[in-house]
Amino acid sequence: MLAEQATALVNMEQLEKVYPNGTIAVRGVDLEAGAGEFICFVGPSGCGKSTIFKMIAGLEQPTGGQLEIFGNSPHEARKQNEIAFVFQEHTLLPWSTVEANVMLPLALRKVPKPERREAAHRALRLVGLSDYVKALPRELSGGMKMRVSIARALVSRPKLLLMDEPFGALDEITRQTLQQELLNIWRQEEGMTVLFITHNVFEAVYLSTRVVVMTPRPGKVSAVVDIPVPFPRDDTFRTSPEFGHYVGLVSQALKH
Ligand SMILES: Nc1ncnc2c1ncn2[C@@H]1O[C@H](COP(=O)(O)OP(=O)(O)OP(=O)(O)O)[C@@H](O)[C@H]1O
Repeated sequence: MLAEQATALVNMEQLEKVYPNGTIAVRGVDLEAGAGEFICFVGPSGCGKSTIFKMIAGLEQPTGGQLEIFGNSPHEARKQNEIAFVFQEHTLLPWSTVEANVMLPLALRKVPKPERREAAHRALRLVGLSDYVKALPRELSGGMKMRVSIARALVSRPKLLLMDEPFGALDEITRQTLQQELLNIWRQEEGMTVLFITHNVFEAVYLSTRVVVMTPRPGKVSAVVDIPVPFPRDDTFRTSPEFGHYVGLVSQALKH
């Protein structure tokens, strides 16, 4: 789905975050994200990408401007289980099985056990880990642990999935495999919006319907690059002149 077909899910207007120590992390950010979009955020270290995500997730409060998720506050959206977060570190409980880790968000909400299990098995099927329900995290590779984290985020069927450099610690082959799997999942979970932070311009172009380029501190949106290339995308896109064209556009925007 392309940007212009979507309806607003996240709306930021003149969003600002000044931390108590006086650091202006984000100032004057305007951005609308539609339902079903896949938007990557790129920008230099410290430009406020994670801060924006934390505000969307309700973990940090904006100090200025507006931030709405489906017309609600982030706090309200979080209560409705509309938002899920995946970090670079997998954050799995080491003593719990894959299944228990994935069921955790539902257990915390006291969802009945059979429902929890069914939802967890569905999410694990989506990430290709149906054979590992009883495994412990230490028995899994880095890529598999990340898949479990993604399954745990998907188990609540969120409308908005926030991913903060999820593949940053993985080798290139695993990273490309997971990019492909993530796109497949996103297309299956119709209407789910993904916001994804990366330092990798190639990854941003491959995944996105739009790439948001940010300036150094205080973070602002300096450019938004549409990637109007239809899905499904595969390795032929990665090696196409079109891909090089969009990588060039984003790289140029990063330098300004
Ligand atoms: N809790 C905090 N208190 C004070 N300053 C903070 C806090 N969290 C982040 N910052 C500062 O806010 C700015 C933006 O940080 P943020 O982590 O959002 O950037 P980022 O773009 O995600 O960086 P990176 O790409 O390195 O992860 C940085 O200067 C950082 O030092």
